[in-house]
Amino acid sequence: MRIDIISIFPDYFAPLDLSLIGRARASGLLDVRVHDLRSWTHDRHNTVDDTPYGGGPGMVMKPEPWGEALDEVVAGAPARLILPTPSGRPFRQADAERLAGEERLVFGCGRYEGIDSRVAADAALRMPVEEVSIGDYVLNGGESATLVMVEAITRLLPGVLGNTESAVQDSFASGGMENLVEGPVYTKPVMWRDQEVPPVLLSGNHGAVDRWRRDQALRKTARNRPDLVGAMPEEALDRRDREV
Ligand SMILES: Nc1cc(-c2ccc3cc[nH]c3c2)n[nH]1
Repeated sequence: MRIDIISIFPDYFAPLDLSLIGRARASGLLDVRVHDLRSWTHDRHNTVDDTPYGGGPGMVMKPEPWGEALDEVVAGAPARLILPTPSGRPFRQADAERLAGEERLVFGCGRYEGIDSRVAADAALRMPVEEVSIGDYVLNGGESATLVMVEAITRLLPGVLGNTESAVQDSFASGGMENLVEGPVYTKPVMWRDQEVPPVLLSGNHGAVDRWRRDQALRKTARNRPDLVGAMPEEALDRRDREV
């Protein structure tokens, strides 16, 4: 997969040189290119913003630099443009899985009050464009959202996660754990600050461990994400949970 990121703060993406994504880039598994939008300005001040038509606070990102940047970066190849915005469609795990199947993604990071709306409309003449929100809170720009989405997407690519890291992904896919949040996890020592690891986890009884983990995940989901419990199919709850 090739990912292009266009931003006025390219240094924001230094974290993509680290850890699993950094390793995937170094191995050639993943091709991530970060571009400074100001490379496509032609004035002395490298201007990327101007006042909003119709008045109102703040500034809007000018369309010209974006148009030239997208023309050059995409260069006619099949690519999907992702524009983080508070007004976008919610980004979910299903979107990460869908986008992990794409050959090329381009992330356009807005700042100020956003990007002139004609940029998305013009790009949509040549490629799929998705306006996406990572949550109902307002950031100062699209960079953090892009980091979040790039991590959520690229960790799903074959070979990016090592064997030890993939366990978390599997626990959500296996044995009736769909739609549940992760329950508690423990490692050595067995006693720490007067807290003991739940004995069932030391029992060697894998059936009992699986049942305990599912019960803990159900409880944590019901406590922290009641919205998910409602969506859970009846058969996912055992008789005891139905009586609660
Ligand atoms: N989910 C979410 C996205 C954003 C976002 C995205 C782009 C820009 C550009 C200027 N402010 C922005 C905020 N906030 N929250």
